[in-house]
Amino acid sequence: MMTPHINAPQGAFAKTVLMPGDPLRAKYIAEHFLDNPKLVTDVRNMLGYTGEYQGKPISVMGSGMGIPSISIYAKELITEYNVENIIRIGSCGAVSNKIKLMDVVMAMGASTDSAVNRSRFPNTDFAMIADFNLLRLAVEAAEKQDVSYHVGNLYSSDLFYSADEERYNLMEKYGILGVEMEAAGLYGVAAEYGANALAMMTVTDHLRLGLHLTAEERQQTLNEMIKLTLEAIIQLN
Ligand SMILES: O=P(O)(O)O[C@H]1O[C@H](CO)[C@@H](O)[C@H]1O
Ligand SMILES: O=c1cc[nH]c(=O)[nH]1
Repeated sequence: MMTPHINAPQGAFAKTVLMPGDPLRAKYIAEHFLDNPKLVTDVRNMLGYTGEYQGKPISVMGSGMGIPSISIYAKELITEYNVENIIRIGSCGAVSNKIKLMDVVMAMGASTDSAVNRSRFPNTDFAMIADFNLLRLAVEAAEKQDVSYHVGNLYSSDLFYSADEERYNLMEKYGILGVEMEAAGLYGVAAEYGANALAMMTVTDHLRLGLHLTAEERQQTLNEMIKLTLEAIIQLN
């Protein structure tokens, strides 16, 4: 059955889906890392593909930017296409000098200024957490591939352009590893519908130091993170 936002037939998605924000990154991953990739959905150009990695079916689909966008796709993938595992692979900005450009940040938890999770679970700051097994496999793959990684709390911001520079001080004080725009929404959807989720980011910007990766460095770190993620998920049953 198709949904308002996904025009793939039943069974078109593997049980594990990688979700970059940018649909063209989904295309890049499918074409460069998967065997026999097939385009399975293209509503609003939010491209989704299914292929194989080492003989195992894997899908990859764009999420768009922000919690409302990823929430729509993640919900439909889980409830209409029986997807069990969603791994967001994205980029984030760092607020602490302990985190360097090109490091990988794995979100054990995700804080947010969005109200979506309080609408879900009223009067409660429900803890938005990663699936432990996905996180453990990602850590093991990072160790094996000698990738510089951090595990901890991410901050999913509704605003990319925030005028509140002070908030970076508070984030640093509380140990936030990176700022992006989707993880807390993905974790909320996974909790609501009973799926497993993990958000993993490369640090592309340093928000306090005003540093940014070049296009080549972005590509390099993205490739490293994709390899790490694929190595992690082939360990899944
Ligand atoms: O790298 P991606 O996945 O696009 O994610 C980050 O980049 C976008 C902002 O430029 C936001 O969606 C943020 O979360
Ligand atoms: O949301 C994001 C993503 C990458 N870099 C940032 O500074 N913010």
